[in-house]
Amino acid sequence: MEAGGGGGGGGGGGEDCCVKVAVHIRPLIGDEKLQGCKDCVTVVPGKPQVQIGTHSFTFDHVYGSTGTPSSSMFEECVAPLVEGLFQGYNATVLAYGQTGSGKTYTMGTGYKDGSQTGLIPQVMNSLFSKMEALKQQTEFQLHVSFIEILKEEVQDLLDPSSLSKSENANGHNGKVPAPGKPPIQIRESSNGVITLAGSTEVSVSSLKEMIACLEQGSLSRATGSTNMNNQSSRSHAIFTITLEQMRRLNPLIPGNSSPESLNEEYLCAKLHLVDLAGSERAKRTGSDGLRFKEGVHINRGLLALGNVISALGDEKKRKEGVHVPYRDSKLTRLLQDSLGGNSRTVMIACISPADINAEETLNTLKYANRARNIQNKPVVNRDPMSNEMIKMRQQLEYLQAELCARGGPSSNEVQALKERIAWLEATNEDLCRKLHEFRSRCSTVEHCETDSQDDTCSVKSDGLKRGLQSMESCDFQMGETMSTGDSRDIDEVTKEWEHTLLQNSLDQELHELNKRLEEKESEMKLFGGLDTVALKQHFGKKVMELEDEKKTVQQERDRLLAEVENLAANSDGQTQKMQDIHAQKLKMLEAQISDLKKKQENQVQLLKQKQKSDEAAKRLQEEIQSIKAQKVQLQHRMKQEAEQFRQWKASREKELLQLRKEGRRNEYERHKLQALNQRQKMVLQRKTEEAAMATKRLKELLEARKSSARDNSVMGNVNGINGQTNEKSLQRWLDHELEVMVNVHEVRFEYEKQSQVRAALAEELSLLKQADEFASKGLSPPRGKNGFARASSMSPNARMARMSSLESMLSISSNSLVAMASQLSEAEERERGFTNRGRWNQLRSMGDAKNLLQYMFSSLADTRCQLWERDMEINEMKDQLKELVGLLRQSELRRKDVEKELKSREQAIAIASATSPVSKLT
Ligand SMILES: Nc1ncnc2c1ncn2[C@@H]1O[C@H](COP(=O)(O)OP(=O)(O)OP(=O)(O)O)[C@@H](O)[C@H]1O
Repeated sequence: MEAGGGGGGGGGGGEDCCVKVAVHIRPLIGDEKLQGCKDCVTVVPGKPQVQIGTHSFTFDHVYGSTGTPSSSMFEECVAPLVEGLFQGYNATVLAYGQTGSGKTYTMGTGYKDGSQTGLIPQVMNSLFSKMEALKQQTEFQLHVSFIEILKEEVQDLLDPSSLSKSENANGHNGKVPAPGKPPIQIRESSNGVITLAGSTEVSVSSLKEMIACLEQGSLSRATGSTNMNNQSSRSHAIFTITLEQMRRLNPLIPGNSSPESLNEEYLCAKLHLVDLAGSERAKRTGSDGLRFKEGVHINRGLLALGNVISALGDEKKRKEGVHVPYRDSKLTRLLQDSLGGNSRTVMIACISPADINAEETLNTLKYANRARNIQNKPVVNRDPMSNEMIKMRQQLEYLQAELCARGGPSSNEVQALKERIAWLEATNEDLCRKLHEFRSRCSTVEHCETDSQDDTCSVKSDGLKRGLQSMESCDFQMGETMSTGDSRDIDEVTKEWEHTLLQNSLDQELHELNKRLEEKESEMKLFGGLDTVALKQHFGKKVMELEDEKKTVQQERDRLLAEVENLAANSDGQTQKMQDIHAQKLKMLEAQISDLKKKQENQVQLLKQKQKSDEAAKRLQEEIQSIKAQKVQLQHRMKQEAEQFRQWKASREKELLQLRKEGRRNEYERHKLQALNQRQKMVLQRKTEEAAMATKRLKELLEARKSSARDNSVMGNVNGINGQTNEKSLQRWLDHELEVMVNVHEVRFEYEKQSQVRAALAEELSLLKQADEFASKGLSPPRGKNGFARASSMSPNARMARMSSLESMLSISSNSLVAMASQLSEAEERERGFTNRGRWNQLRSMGDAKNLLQYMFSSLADTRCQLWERDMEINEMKDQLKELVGLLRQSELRRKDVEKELKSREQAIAIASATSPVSKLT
């Protein structure tokens, strides 16, 4: 953990106070997103701590990227400085960081069109509202100056006589000093105060006027476009607000008749608002010519600032009273008071969270961390007269206190004080109780929060797991085409199943109908077996016959009755006999008649039944007819259904054919993509492994160098005792140094390669995302965009899979970049250490130097010889290659000749066989 030790607070008159350091992390910006950069900086929740790779830093504040919101920066960091200004303390706010990291944005030095973002506009607002509140007892005067340091020249941004051009002769927007105007000079007064001679100080009396100065100066500032920032500041800009105040003091002694000036206090304090130019690497900013030269100056100024910070931030050096190189640059000279001097200083380290900037971000954080150890001694800036006044007033207060003490308080006063103490104690008790309650409530809330955080953690770890599985999941997504196919199959099977079910139920219905029909028909047959008409006739005849018979019998009976009556009238014995015979006959006839009646009734009954059965038969017939009609309908329906199914099946097969075709295409696409992913993954893996190896080697070398540096310092003491050993260890040291150099070069080379690979991956990802967006909105892709057609022609699943694979490759690449950046930053820091200490401190004598020079000479000669040999080998190989190419060409020509000859022979044979007599015969 690289936590700084500083962090002291406010600071009073002459007290030490550490430089406060805040980190401002800006979000990823357009270009970085386009390059597929990942966020490599994390803020520890609830702590002013940032982590990048394996490094961790603690500061006074961290803003942005889910740390404290940037909007709190003014209140927390700068408002106390503005407050201090009214108490007479100088202050400095310094924005530091790599080019494009957001310094101008943070400070608001690019003020345009009344925008309120940035610290300077907020400082102005707060300053004027405070002045308004104090205007009764204080008289204020405000001055502003705005200068820039461009290529080690101080330029006045508020000078009305200098020429402002949109694009001046220097190739950037900025000011050109009026010809003949003496340059601005930095001066140091006898009491060590740094002033600028010749710069414009504008007296301002309103917010509007001050804003106008900021705007005017911002427009005049030198800016230019680089690969890393469209509007890069090419200079260090310092906007200074000087606040002079004359406070009217209340006369302390009644009847004071001292002159007016003795009742006034004069304070003067300055607030420097510094927007530094950003550190840059020429290769990355793409600067050449003028921009490159500017970059060199910028870096030189920043290097000097870094050295000052190192000298002041290193406790050991500070205690040793090491020289602080303020005079190495104009920037450090101007900031002398702000760093280690009479000022309250806040440094805002601006960083980009993009992995591509990891090396620069690490360097910035290391600087900022060191700056936390710088101790300033802010004092109230009064004029000597005011100082004297304060002393006198202090004395007066002391005397009054003493007088009071000697006289002692009155008993009334004691009573009043006792009452007050009692009241205060009661209030205190009350407050303690409330505090206790509040604490217990807080702990409950905290408990709940921890629980919810645990949940979040588990969600996060789920997210992590998902991330880890993403590589496999893309293969799974590839397989999604299959699962879509499966769902189609399920549809088809369902449809077929439904169709079969319907057919079965219809069949069943038909079967039922047939069965019923059969039953009815067989029933019908029963009816049909009897000749109903004949039966009817037979029964009719029978009834008639019975009727006739009945009639005959009745006639016989009537005749007999008539005979009996006659006989009765002629009643004799004979007749009696005859009568009895007739009565008997009559009885018989009566019995015969009743029998016949019965028979007739039976016949009628039978006839009725017959009618009933006729009706039943009719009904049956009707039923049969209806069943038959139903059967026809059913058959028709079955036919229709079968036809529909057949049609559906045909279209389905057609569709299937199409799908199979598409499936084959998708399968082909899938294979192609899988192969591409695999190939790219392998390339990336190889590159990452190479990079990791180079990084590991560099780390080992740097660590070894640390220990060898210690050995060397020990060795320095034994120098001369054993000259031979010293010579050898110096040679080893030199070899080691060279190896480190080569290794740094190798890591940087790998870094560049990795960045290029990453940029290509990111470009493809961005194209795919755009194509996906177009597809999801149902829009046709724009024409003529490179690679867009291919991205759009991919199936959504393939696109998703490819995107996921690219994302995972990007994150592998990002990790590798951050790891390399970390070692490169270490190497650079050490290199910077050499610039301070000197690389050749190891050499203690002329003899050592000569020996080492000799060794270097022979190493160089060896290397050159080896190079020469390699060149020769390469040349030989080139010659051999040329020969081989020549041979290849010859053999190619020969092959073509042979092919030609073969063709002409074949033609000749064909002609010959066509014209031969045998062929004619056949
Ligand atoms: N906190 C932020 N939020 C959103 N955008 C930001 C933020 N900080 C910076 N930017 C954007 O980043 C880009 C670079 O910012 P800026 O010009 O302030 O960088 P700089 O550090 O001053 O660069 P240079 O050193 O090259 O002048 C600008 O487009 C700016 O709008």
